[in-house]
This record gives sequence, structure tokens and C-alpha cells, in this order.
Amino acid sequence: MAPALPQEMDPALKTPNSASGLEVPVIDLQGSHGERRGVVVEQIRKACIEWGAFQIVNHGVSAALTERMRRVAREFFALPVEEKWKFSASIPTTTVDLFYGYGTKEFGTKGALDRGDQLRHKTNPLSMRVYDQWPTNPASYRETEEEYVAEQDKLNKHLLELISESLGLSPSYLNDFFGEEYEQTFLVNHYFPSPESTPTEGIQKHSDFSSLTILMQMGPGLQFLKDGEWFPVEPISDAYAVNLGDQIEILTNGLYKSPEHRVILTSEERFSIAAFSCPPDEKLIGPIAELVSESKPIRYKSRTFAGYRTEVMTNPYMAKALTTDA
Ligand SMILES: O=C(O)CCC(=O)C(=O)O
Ligand SMILES: [Fe+2]
Repeated sequence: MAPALPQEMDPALKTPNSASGLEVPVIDLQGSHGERRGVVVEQIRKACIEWGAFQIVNHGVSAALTERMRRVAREFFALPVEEKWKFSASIPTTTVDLFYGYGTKEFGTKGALDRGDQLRHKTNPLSMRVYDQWPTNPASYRETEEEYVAEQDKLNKHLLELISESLGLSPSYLNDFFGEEYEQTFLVNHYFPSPESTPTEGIQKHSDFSSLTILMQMGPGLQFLKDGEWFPVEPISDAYAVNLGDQIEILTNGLYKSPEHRVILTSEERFSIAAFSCPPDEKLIGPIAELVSESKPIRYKSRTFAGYRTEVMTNPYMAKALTTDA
């Protein structure tokens, strides 16, 4: 979920790191329902502590469905802009909310790309779906997004099981905690090509205020910040980039990090398709009791998810709002 106002680019952070040999970990989910579960859980724990992010392959989402989703997204964004506006929200965004439906920076500044346009829908709970904001062109758009978000829901739940286990909690802990009414948001980011020879940000440095973000990047550009250096996420066909959001950082009392990330534009048009899972608005989020001890005292203030989101959205840079209790 994107910051909106101009922010100075730290010159020290301009070039992605390649010298260290470190890479955003790639985790193979094959066998993660069965014989390889223990191995995968251990890899997830390490990745969540060191990066707060990883890529996944063999995740179970059908390649054919993903390809259909990519295709209808490209077709929608290729329409004339006046066609796309038909699927925007009728009222401009407020300072404390993201825009929904089709949008650009001109319409709602919050959460909009600097150089591109977007399509954002709430997709869970089903009662939050506003189908008027779902494209009807191409004709198969709506059914494709419906199938796609159902698969993302399954994947999100599987990942939250693995993450729960990696914390020494029962497998169902995080899914039970967020509940069936958890908020799923679907987002297509469409970045315009950049003619500049100097690196230009398509989405500025931010962390996601979600619990978990599952993202398909179509073309290079995504970078994660680790220990003050930027690391690009290597595009792998049909892989998803997964990152923890601020809610997991708070719940784990800082053991797992919600990593900062950004997108650098290239000379090619670029898309990414994200599914964010978030707690229900009124859910109180604070460190999980089992993860707090005398040697690991509470580091984060508890507040409702809606309260947290408002704090982030009213900050001009949409920065983390992870204030401590101390
Ligand atoms: O487009 C990408 O690769 C990242 C997008 C992102 O960080 C976001 O939408 O929150
Ligand atoms: Fe993000």
C-alpha cells in the first residue's frame, strides 16, 4: 500500500546491492502440507527474522489461472482512460482511507502510484465487495478476479499456518485470531515506463500496514531494504513475493519484521498484482502473550487495526506507526 507524497531519495540507497551475495530467499512450498513441512517452517522462520520477506514457488496456485488474471489485468489497463474511470469510486478518497476501484494520483492521492494507475477492491468479507467497481471489460474480468482471490485466500491461510508454526504457536493460531471476517484487498499496480536514465521510484519506500502481502510482480523493479541496503526481488516465473506487514511485526513483538520496500521504474511498462490480508477493523492488535517475556518485554502499543491504519494514512509519508509502549 503506497505512500503518496514526495520523499527525498537517500543517495546512499540508490543502487541495489549485489556485492554481498545475499538474496531475498526463495522457498519451495512443495510438500509443505506433508513430508517437507518441518523444513519449510524452519526456512520461513529464518526468512521472517532476517528479511520479513521471501519468494515462494510451487505454491499451488494454478499457472493457467495466474496467466488469465495477468491477461485480463493488462487488457483492462490498455482501455482508454475514460473507460477505466467508469470503475472508480464515485467519491474521492478521504485523508484516512485508500481509494477503491480504479484510481490515479489525481483522483485520490493516498496510496496512489506516482507514475501509474491502479485498481483496488476489498474482496473479503464477501459483503464488502462493491461489484460496480469491478471491470466488465474484458468480459471475463470479474469471474477471473473472483477465482484468483479465492486462490489467494487459500494461499494466505496456508502461509499464516506455516508462520504460526514457525513461531511455536498452534498451526491455526493466526487464522483463528484474524477470523473468517479478515479483510482481503486485491490490488493491481500499473507503472508507466520511465524514460529517465537515473533511477526513478514508481512507489516510494514504505512498509505494508497489512498482516501479510502476497504479490506477483510482472517485470523487475521490486526491492526490499535489509540492514540499510536495497535488494532486488529477482523475477521468477509464477513465483510470488511474500512480505510480512506491520500487523505481524506488532503481533510477534518485533521478532518478525515488516520490511520496507519500493519499486524502481524501468523503461518497460510494469504491473504487479497483490493480495493483502488485514485484520478486521475493530480487532485489537498487540504483541502475542506467548511471545513476550521478561527478556523480551512488550515493544509495541496495542490498538485496533482501524486505529493503526488511520495513524499511517494521516502521516504524509504513510510511514510505519509502530510506536512502543515504553
Ligand atoms: O509493485 C510492486 O512490486 C510492489 C507494490 C507495493 O509495494 C504495494 O502495492 O504495496
Ligand atoms: Fe507494499
